[in-house]
Amino acid sequence: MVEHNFHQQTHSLVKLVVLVCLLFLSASISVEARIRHYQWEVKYEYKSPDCFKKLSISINGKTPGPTIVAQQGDTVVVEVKNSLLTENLAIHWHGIRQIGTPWADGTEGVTQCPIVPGDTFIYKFVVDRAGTYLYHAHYGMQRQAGLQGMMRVSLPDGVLEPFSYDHDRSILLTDWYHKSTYEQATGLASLPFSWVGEPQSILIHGRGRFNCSIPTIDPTLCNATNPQCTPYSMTVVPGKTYRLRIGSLTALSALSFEIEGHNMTVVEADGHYVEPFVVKNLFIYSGETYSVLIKADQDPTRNYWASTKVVSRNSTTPNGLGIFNYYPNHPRRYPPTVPPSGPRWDDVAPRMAQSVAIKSHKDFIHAPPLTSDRVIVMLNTQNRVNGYVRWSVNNVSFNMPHTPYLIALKHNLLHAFEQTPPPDNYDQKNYDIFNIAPNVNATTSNSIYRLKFNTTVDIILQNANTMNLNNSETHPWHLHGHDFWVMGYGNGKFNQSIDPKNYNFVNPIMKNTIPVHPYGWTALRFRADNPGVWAFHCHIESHFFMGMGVVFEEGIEKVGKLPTSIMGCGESKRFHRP
Ligand SMILES: O=C1O[C@H]([C@@H](O)CO)C(O)=C1O
Repeated sequence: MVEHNFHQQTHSLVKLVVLVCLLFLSASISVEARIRHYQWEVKYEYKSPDCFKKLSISINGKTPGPTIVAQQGDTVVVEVKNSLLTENLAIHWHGIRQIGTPWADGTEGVTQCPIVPGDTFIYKFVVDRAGTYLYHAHYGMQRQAGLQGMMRVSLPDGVLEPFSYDHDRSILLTDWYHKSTYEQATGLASLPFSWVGEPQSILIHGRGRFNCSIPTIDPTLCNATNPQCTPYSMTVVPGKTYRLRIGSLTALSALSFEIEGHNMTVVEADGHYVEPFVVKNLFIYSGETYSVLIKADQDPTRNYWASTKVVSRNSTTPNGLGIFNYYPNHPRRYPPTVPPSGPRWDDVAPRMAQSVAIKSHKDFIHAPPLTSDRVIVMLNTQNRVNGYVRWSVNNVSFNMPHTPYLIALKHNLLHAFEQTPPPDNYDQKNYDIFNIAPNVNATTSNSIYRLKFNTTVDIILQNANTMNLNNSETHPWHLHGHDFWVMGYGNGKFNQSIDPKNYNFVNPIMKNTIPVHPYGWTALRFRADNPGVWAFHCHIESHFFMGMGVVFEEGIEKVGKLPTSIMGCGESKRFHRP
């Protein structure tokens, strides 16, 4: 009996030692960050994503490009070979804060020189927070030629999401033009001005459907039976719950996305957990990501439409359609119903209501600082500069310098851009945001906002009337290098003595992209605590091209030694030693 007991005791001791060892081993494995290595070749190829043949930029033959899959804390290394023959390149990792690696942000003119044809550039950065992110070209209007994709960062082993689901899927929404980026950019920068117009198609993860039977369309360019334009189809098993990660990288369009007959529960926005709320349709603006939960709980004998519609513009673009396929129905069998028509394009109220509804999940609240050190009010206007149509912030229209700011500032090349700082405000007393300005003229500048390191900054985005009567547009603003707290939204003109009293200090969501609604304002707060130089701009491709952006510098003296690989253009030529 005693002997038996002794044996039992040693046995449990051995078991305990083994268990401790295993625990130790698994802990050391889970904290050991991995390197996720990607090799990409970027080139032009003919593609027919909406059945119409067009030159597109692909990554390893694909557009959208491959989804980057990593785990929180991993280091992502992307070796990008520019095989575009005669075109420069830069790729931005949208939503990744680049803490300690500001030179890897991929913003041409701000954080790096472009990658010239034939060169390979290595992006190396840490993905420090789980969530849904994007990547895309950040050079001229190159993004809309197809160089875009998604990133999915999972939680560390053993950490659970505050919601559950059976399967995880990602889709990217884009809009698609048949004209080349160069024709568009030239039109925007010409006298007379030639606007890009509405896109020809909306693509759901790279698939759309243009009507090839329009008589003016060259039948050799448009082929309705091309397999590249078979509709996007997502197969679901009846009864299961799906986490659908939805990103938008439209060039112009604000979208409403819905799945016929199914509700969606919003659970994540730009990498932050949302206090869950249910929608029938999700409004999504360029540069935003969301996760929604969808339960396949409808009649399983048929398929359903996934439909996406342009809102906020009186668009001629047909709704983008995909198929929500209940297994085992055929994934390409059309649903027996008419696709949902979606919300009215000109109804701002439900869009504002959704923006206001997005709050931080109650268990993941990051409290914002109670006060700010600086308030920058940014009036968004459409203007003229020497007759050219432009967009401006406080009547200053942004021009990209020839020498990237990060290099110019770090190496004290202060003559490389204008030194008079842009204004922190506009003439609030006299400016009528509801009408066309009596004097629409603006000036151009490449000057930047220099923020005191470790201070709290408020940005008030103030919308206004464009140069067209009774017209104010939606602008999705994206901040590089940070997440900001969304303090509040409002209609009309922001009032500094009243509106801050209604800021949300309880559960504001943090985001990196946010809409400013027509004739409205949006208030953000962020900490200037990430040493580097960061763009903040309208994510509409043509609007940023036309000057709708600013640049912030903070803690430049804390930035480590810059890699020479980002240099080689403008004043930085002298530092470039290959
Ligand atoms: O920048 C823009 O120009 C056009 C239009 O205002 C031109 O008249 C438009 O809709 C924009 O967003």
